[in-house]
Amino acid sequence: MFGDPGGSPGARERSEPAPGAVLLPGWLDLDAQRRLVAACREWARPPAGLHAVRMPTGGMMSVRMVSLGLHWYPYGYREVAEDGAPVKPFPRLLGDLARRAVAEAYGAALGEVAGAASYAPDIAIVNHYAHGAKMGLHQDRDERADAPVVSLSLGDGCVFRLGNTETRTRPWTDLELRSGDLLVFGGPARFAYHGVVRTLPGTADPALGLLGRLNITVRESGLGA
Ligand SMILES: O=C(O)CCC(=O)C(=O)O
Ligand SMILES: [Fe+2]
Repeated sequence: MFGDPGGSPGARERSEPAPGAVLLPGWLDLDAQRRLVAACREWARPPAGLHAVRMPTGGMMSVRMVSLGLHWYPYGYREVAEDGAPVKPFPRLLGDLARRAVAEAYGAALGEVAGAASYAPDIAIVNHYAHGAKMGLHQDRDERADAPVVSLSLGDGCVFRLGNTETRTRPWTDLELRSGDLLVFGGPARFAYHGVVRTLPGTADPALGLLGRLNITVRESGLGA
């Protein structure tokens, strides 16, 4: 843990912003964050590296991304990346980390959350948000499984909007996600609309050596990859 001293009035504690969604602030210590940033730099390299994404409507997403395990495109998964190269494998270490994340997030309730006890993640999407990048409200529904999504944030903070499962409109809850935070959304929150309203430039610990924000989501594809 770093940042707010534990127990102070402003300390950030575990919260459940919606049923099935669990936020564990500062879940990754600075060393673990550094290791993940270094890994993201490797994953970002070509071939099958960090790339811009064109939406079917013709516009470009403002984030750049790299997929592991299977390549995400709007709206599906395939084995070949944007440049025609095979997608990079899903690293076992990320799977172990995500299984631990789900176990710690749900604790004794693990057995009550769809796909949590048998969590078998096989894909990850790494998003890089440069200054000004954001992500509109969407559901993660290109997977064929209802197992939880594990989200890890690195670098600059952001305002993350967690909505409802029915519509793109209110009610929603705006959360601040900071470097090292873990957000797990499963069970009744698995198909909630969510997005990144804005990043908070300059809020990252300079010791991380990262410009902008990285987000890693680990998922179970259900596609038998
Ligand atoms: O950057 C984030 O915190 C969310 C990313 C996201 O929703 C996604 O990759 O589907
Ligand atoms: Fe998403």
